[in-house]
Amino acid sequence: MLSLSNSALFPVTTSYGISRPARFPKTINLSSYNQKREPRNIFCACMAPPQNLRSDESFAAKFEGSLKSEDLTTLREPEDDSDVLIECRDVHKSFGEKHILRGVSFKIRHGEAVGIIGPSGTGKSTILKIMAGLLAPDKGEVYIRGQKRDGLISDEELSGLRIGLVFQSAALFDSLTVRENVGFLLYENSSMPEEQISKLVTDSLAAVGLKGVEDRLPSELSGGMKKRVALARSIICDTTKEAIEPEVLLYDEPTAGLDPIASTVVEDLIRSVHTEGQVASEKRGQIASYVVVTHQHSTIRRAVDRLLFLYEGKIVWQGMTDEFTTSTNPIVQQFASGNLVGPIKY
Ligand SMILES: Nc1ncnc2c1ncn2[C@@H]1O[C@H](COP(=O)(O)OP(=O)(O)OP(=O)(O)O)[C@@H](O)[C@H]1O
Repeated sequence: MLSLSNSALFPVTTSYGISRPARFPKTINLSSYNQKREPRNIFCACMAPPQNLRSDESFAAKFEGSLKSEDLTTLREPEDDSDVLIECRDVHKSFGEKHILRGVSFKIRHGEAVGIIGPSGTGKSTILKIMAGLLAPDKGEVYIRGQKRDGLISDEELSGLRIGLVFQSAALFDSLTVRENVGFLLYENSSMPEEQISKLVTDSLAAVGLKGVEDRLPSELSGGMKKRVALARSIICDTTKEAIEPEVLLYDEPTAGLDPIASTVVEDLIRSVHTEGQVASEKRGQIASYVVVTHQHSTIRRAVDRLLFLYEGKIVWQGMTDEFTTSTNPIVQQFASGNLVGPIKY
């Protein structure tokens, strides 16, 4: 019986149209997984390549002039939106009586490394799932490279932007080996020979610093290794496809529960699979942009450039990472210092 470690969902760069596990006939029964999944394909899209990216233009520089003010009402985004990959516009989401998101708006641009921070239960994972198309907003819109997405990601959506969600729990299939977990998408959805997939798996594992673990089961790995396997699974791609779309990876607390050194390893890995600016638009199958939900200061410092602060259902502050600790916004100051006294009540 197939089961997922601590999570109902598989990373969203999977096609969910799986009725039979073609290459795992002996070991897998997907029925428990299929009951939990939502009926959709998570590839999403549109074809136009981003325009006017300049390789000499760092995103920090791009935003610095426009994000000086901490007053969001006067905040100026860059005027040119041709490099916006994902936009959330006035997104609302409630669960029963709980109004979690109350008008969240932001843009993720090509080449960016963005962090979403904020107190527990404020809706950070929820907004990631909405960006990934796993949850639909109650109100408001999500635009994928300028095209409005209606509801959840659907099989009908054209290809053009891959969105991957790396779950906090790693979400590995317990009964599959590391090789089968990392290569799952390719075993299921590609016509590549097994040896070729196996080679790609080994390459992806090497990219995240793992060697010789292909035949192990998830239960034989440490928590940090599981997170790295999940990262390897998120970056593997079908190299036989004609065109490989740029990809945005969404990481939900990738360093939660890791010791400081293991956190550094994962933070550097997140950086290393990311290609910035012009390079990102030219390299096949590389991560163009990523978004990290995190509570860890080290991850904020090491892995992201721009921060969005989510509180009481809205983005209440945004700025470059180095502005986080010097901000005069009382909410940010309290959060950055961990002070019990301040506007954030527990
Ligand atoms: N599917 C759901 N059904 C009901 N309530 C939900 C669901 N998903 C999330 N919630 C609730 O919405 C709120 C926000 O959850 P979410 O996981 O997005 O917060 P978060 O900011 O990521 O929290 P944390 O930092 O603790 O991980 C929580 O109160 C949670 O219980």
